Amino acid sequence: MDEVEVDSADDVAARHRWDELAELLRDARFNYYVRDAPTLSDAEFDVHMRELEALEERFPGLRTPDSPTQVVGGAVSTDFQAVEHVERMLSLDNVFSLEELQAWCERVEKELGPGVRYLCEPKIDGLAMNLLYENGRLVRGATRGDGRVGEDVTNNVRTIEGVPHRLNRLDTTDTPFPERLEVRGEVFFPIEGFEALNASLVEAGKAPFANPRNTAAGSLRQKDPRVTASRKLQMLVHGIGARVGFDIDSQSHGYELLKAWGLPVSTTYRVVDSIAAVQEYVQYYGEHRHDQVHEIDGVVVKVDSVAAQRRLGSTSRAPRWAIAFKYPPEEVNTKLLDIQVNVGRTGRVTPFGVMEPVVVAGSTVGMATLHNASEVKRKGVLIGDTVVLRKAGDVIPEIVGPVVAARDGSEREFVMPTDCPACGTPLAYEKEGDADIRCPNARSCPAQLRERLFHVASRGAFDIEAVGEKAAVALLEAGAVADEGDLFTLTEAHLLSVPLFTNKDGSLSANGRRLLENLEAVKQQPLWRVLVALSIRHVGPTAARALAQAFGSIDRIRAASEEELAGAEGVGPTIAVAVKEWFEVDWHAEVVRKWAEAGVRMADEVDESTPRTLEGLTIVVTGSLEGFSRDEAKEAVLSRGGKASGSVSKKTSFVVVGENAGSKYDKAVQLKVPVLDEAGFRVLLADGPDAVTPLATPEEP
Ligand SMILES: NC(=O)c1ccc[n+]([C@@H]2O[C@H](COP(=O)([O-])OP(=O)(O)OC[C@H]3O[C@@H](n4cnc5c(N)ncnc54)[C@H](O)[C@@H]3O)[C@@H](O)[C@H]2O)c1
Ligand SMILES: [Zn+2]
Repeated sequence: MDEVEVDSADDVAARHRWDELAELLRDARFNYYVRDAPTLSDAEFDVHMRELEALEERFPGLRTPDSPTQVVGGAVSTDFQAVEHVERMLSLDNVFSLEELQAWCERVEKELGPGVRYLCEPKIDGLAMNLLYENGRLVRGATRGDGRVGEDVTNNVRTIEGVPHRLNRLDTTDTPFPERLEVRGEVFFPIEGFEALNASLVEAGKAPFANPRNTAAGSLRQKDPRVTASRKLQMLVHGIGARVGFDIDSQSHGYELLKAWGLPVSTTYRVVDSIAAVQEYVQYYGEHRHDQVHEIDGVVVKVDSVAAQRRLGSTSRAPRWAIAFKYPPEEVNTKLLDIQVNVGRTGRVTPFGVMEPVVVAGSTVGMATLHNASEVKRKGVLIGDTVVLRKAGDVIPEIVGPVVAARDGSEREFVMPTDCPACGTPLAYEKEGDADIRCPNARSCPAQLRERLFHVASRGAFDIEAVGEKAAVALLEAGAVADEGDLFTLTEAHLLSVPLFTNKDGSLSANGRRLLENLEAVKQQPLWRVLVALSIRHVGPTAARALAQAFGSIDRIRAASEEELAGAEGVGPTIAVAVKEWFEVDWHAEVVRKWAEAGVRMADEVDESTPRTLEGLTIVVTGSLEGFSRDEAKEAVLSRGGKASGSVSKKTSFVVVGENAGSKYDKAVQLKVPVLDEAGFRVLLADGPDAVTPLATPEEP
């Protein structure tokens, strides 16, 4: 009998999965590089690529030379002339953790020996570009394509501000004028212009771009250079390909030359000489990812010495002397299952997206606000769309836009309801031209009632610990309170009718007792908290403090004229009108009367004993202090005549930094605003600005 080779079931399954992944990745690359309209998020793409790599690691026979893991991704559209690069353009290998980065550095040092110098720079999330200069003249600009052949976009590149058409001639003898020079860099769309451009595209009935990277690619790869010229693209260069008539001995030396020739070199690269310093750089830019003019998706680490680069060499896809550290993805794709509406505390009806839950920037997200009906239109999202969901750092998640290419025709447009979903009252715009539509049934719309009651108890208002969302609903449902006016007259007898606050035997639960104690205690809260609790439009904590500071009591605020209100420090006309209008509504006045009658303190006692040490100063507190909560620190500043601000500017007198201070500290250093620690803050409060010694602040790295 002939011997036949029989593949094991494992091999067959692996082969099958390989085919699937390879096709998926090739399609994704086509949509990303050629159509500038990705169907996968970068995160999904990277996950699939990693799976393919792992599969080929286990079944090396699958690793063919044309595997997506072995080639530089990209292709050439027939819309452009194909051109061959003089020297190949490569991609970069990736690492996703500091441990993997360390392992990479250790491999490099094992091969090169000690004393390796690393050049670190942000990884710009743009599109790779190759500029060819001959005798100092820009003769060609080409996209990366598959690394050998790219697309000729010379006329478009010429419209990018900052890309020189001619190089500066240097008058040094040791670096002659280059006969031939290939410069590699990244074309990007500055974040600022991105949203404005998308808005205008939607207005013109066109599909918006998913992110600044695709905006840059789409803007550059235009058939008409005038369109490219109208888009404010920028470029930064980060490498040299072919070089004739000069040489360099290190990457950083190359950057100095490029800069001298007039090319746009980034100012943020650093050459460091230890793995620890590389990791520090990576961490720094992880924290400052959003302070750049362009998006960054990681940090690129390169061995600086050109001789060492040559020793390490390259694979078919990427150099061995460089690595890209990738930050966790902030954009993922998910399915928009529905758009529902929410009725807020002031009756505002806001649509929000309900999505298939996904993890982004470290947390699971299943909902995101869409603000109002025109915002839904502006974003161009349909129910059933695959959408790009973005969550950057601590910022609330945002639906960026639809993946138009993923539509199958079953998607439908969102229609804003005409009646309140909570009480059935017809919705209305309060004034012509308002963006927000509202439920006018303010007093008894169950949704508004619930939100208001919850707000009264919230940390920014009375801070009633025992009342959260659940308790607010329970009190209303049991009829223990008709509205927030009844809150402070609640008694044990009332609570016994609320299942949430009773034990099995019908007696008052510990929670119920705590609620009664809380209510008693918070009656002494300062006036500004009472004002916040009243849900007056535009009166948040800042305005409430200003009103309390200027007038001292509810009675005086109610009696003040619109001009008097508007003239008070930190108040202004919008708030003045809102306050006047608020007090004119009968049931509002009733809430105030009931609270006052129940013993809520409606005036601040002026404490003459506090010294006015901070008169005329503006203080920013950032990070957490040991001896002060956020509010206490603010109170301490205000009660001494100072201004407490949330953002650092040249007008800031002092920035007080606590534990985990972030970008405000950096801003202070940058603007040379004096910085104090907690001890310095105490001295400032007690003895004023002349008594303190600011901390010495470092230069930016
Ligand atoms: N969403 C999708 O469907 C899809 C499809 C294909 C690719 N992608 C994305 O693109 C990545 C793969 O693309 P790639 O092969 O271009 O690799 P890459 O983007 O991970 O890295 C290589 C590129 O980084 C650029 N770069 C930016 N700053 C640099 C710097 N300072 N120094 C050197 N190079 C710098 C260079 O142009 C280089 O070509 C994927 O990881 C994914 O994020 C997404
Ligand atoms: Zn309603």
